[in-house]
Amino acid sequence: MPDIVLLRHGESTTNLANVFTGWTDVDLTPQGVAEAHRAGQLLHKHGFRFDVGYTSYLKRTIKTMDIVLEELDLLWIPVQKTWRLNERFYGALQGQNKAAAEAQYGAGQVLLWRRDPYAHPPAITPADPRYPGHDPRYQHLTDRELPLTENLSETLARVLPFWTETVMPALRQRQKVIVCAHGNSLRALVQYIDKLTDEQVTQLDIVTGVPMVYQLNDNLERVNHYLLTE
Ligand SMILES: O=C(O)[C@H](O)COP(=O)(O)O
Repeated sequence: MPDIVLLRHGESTTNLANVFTGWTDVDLTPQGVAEAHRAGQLLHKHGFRFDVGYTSYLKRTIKTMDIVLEELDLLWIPVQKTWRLNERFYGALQGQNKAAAEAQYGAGQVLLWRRDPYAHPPAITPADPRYPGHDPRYQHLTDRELPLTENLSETLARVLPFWTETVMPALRQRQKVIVCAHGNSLRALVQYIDKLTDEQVTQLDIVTGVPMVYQLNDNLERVNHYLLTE
């Protein structure tokens, strides 16, 4: 039975500062580094091994993955990076303090932007320095793929091809897989794997640095899942 571990990166500097992050490439805090070590130590203690890892293009997942694999003495395994696992693109909210946004727009509106699967945060334009088209790492994306804003259902739509075309084939080959991604790219993935309704995904929050273990059947449907906390 294939298992997969999903892991949100450790705490980032903008998580700590309560700032909308999205595709902003921020580092881990010392606490985030400690969370990543703890995740790796727990996986080691419970005998987890991996054949392949997947991260986003953002350093908070790449560094978390490195620390976890170091704890497992598995730094040598292949780790594939993909923009498709990036955090949800938060549009013009990126860089804004979440409490300041609540003061400006109202807490109800900000909650909708953060948790409603269909609410679009205010968009940027391609002239904005935050537009990913200015960043060399996204040069291979088409204009349609480069986001100006994203709701959760659009995040799921761009995560899903990576899941079906890359992760599912690896699982079918009995490879042991670890994915390190973000609060919202993982919410989207969990909605798909767990077949959550829109209402259920609205309630879903994924904490930093705690491995989520998914046990799947041969059809890659979830039979069990749990958080590895001790
Ligand atoms: O991009 C962000 O700000 C965080 O990674 C997730 O934020 P949220 O919990 O506000 O969606």
